[in-house]
Amino acid sequence: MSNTNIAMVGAAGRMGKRITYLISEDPATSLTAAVEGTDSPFLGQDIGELAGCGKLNVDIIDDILKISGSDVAIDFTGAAVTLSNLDKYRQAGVPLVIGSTGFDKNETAAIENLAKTIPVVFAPNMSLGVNLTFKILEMVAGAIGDDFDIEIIEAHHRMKKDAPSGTAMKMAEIIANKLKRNIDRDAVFCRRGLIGERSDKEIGIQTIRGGDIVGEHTAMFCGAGERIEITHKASSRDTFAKGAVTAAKWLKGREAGLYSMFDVLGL
Ligand SMILES: NC(=O)c1ccc[n+]([C@@H]2O[C@H](COP(=O)([O-])OP(=O)(O)OC[C@H]3O[C@@H](n4cnc5c(N)ncnc54)[C@H](O)[C@@H]3O)[C@@H](O)[C@H]2O)c1
Ligand SMILES: O=C(O)C1=N[C@H](C(=O)O)CCC1
Repeated sequence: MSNTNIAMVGAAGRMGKRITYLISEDPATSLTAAVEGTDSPFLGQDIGELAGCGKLNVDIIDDILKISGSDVAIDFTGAAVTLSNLDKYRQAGVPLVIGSTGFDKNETAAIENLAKTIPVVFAPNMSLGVNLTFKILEMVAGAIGDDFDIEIIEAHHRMKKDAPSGTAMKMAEIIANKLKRNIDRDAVFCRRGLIGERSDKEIGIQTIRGGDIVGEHTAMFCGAGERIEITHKASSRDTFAKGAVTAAKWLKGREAGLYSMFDVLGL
């Protein structure tokens, strides 16, 4: 298999460092650029030393257009930064893996638009387990129809900026699509006070933030006399990082278009 040269955007972040580490360990990938924001305290440092895998001779830079020599770029910066760089990604013309979360409908449409020009893998969760869970949820929702109340609970570390998680929103979207519901109308994000009885169609989405929780998601289907709970728990960020590197290798040389982890993993 030919080598995949990867540029990491958001390189000094929690995910950026783990992805850098895994790229350095994979004989089929090389890190060719490490990009951070202009205000990063890590500019000029060797990304390998920062990521704990030893010198890679790739200094952290803030010029995102320097990704243009790479086969693929991976962006784990957060929604606002990813969006602010879409024109530059278009200009660089490099296939792009987007792991950032927290996009609204219009922002998602902007990424879909970018994918008309370059190949993009866009996925709120790159772990195999979560993507299998998405498939299971679709099956369960289809089987139970409207007879069960649906609640989604997600828990993440105290540093996470967006809520609910992109994964929880994707779970809700998959269930809503299967049951012909509408997330804008049927999602309920918090409850307090004299709220009255629950409506049949609502999909509750609740958020917990604390400590160093890597990422946990439970979808509850609550019926009369029984309840199904489908849970995924990530115990290491490497599960997401591994998926991102797999996506980058898969994306190299593809046609322009919008791809998901279902495409990458063949699910
Ligand atoms: N898809 C997945 O599987 C998955 C998994 C984990 C996290 N995430 C998402 O990835 C994103 C990042 O998560 P994190 O925990 O690594 O966050 P983080 O805050 O640790 O990392 C973000 C990095 O981006 C850098 N950055 C800021 N501005 C920049 C710019 N203009 N150019 C380049 N880099 C810039 C920051 O300095 C920081 O180092 C979040 O949206 C999170 O929800 C997705
Ligand atoms: O740590 C994070 O931030 C994570 N974000 C993703 C999300 O919002 O779904 C995936 C899990 C980890």
